[in-house]
Amino acid sequence: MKSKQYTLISIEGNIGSGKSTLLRLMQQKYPDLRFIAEPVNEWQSINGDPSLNLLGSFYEEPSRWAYTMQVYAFYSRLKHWKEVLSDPLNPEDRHLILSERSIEADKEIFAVNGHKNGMINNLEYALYEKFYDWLCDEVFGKKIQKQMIIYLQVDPDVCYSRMQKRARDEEKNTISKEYLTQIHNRHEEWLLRETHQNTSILVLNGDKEFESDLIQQDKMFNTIDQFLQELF
Ligand SMILES: Nc1ncnc2c1ncn2[C@@H]1O[C@H](COP(=O)(O)OP(=O)(O)OP(=O)(O)O)[C@@H](O)[C@H]1O
Repeated sequence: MKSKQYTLISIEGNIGSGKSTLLRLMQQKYPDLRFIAEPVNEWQSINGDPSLNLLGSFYEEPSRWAYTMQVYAFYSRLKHWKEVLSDPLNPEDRHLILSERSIEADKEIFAVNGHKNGMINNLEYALYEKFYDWLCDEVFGKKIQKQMIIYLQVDPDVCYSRMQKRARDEEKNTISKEYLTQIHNRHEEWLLRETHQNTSILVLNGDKEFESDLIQQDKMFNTIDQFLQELF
């Protein structure tokens, strides 16, 4: 029997670019997609214990915790993907999955940036790549037909002020503009300069506030509709 194949759509972008807001709006607009949210709360309290806050530890002492953060982020994302890809109750027509960030982004953005900046050393990075490649193949194998990426491109200064406004405890005094610029540059390199197979990329400018500005939202959704039209 031919195994089921999926199209993965992910929303990528800097910290504070507005991915969660866009995901929520897309959930309302395209109810037939399956959704995978980002498991941030799992990183803030391991086993539900807020004293075991990996995200907070990572931002307080990046070099000590960057590798551990990658291992756990990868594990927690992969666990959700595995549940969705092997869900027997998922009817055949729900083969379109929309997620906030992809597993690939974990590696291409955070692991590569951490390695480049010396927060993850060569030994740690080599180990990470080993289990990353093997486990991705185990879980995704030939199940992915196509990938579509919506890149919410936002100026790092705008991300910084949105992040300050939202004031997530772990981030507010620890994430610098410099870190946001590094993360921005990694997105630009990965999504605009590197080559991608079997992947379509839509670049969506998200500098203007779009949650409460309905005209801006309409403009964005016209572009997204066109990008996704081959799927419906
Ligand atoms: N693989 C990872 N390694 C290190 N930190 C990560 C990783 N993935 C996500 N994070 C951190 O987790 C937090 C939430 O991530 P993310 O940017 O994806 O969501 P967000 O800030 O809520 O986005 P938005 O504001 O666009 O909705 C951020 O502090 C981000 O840096």
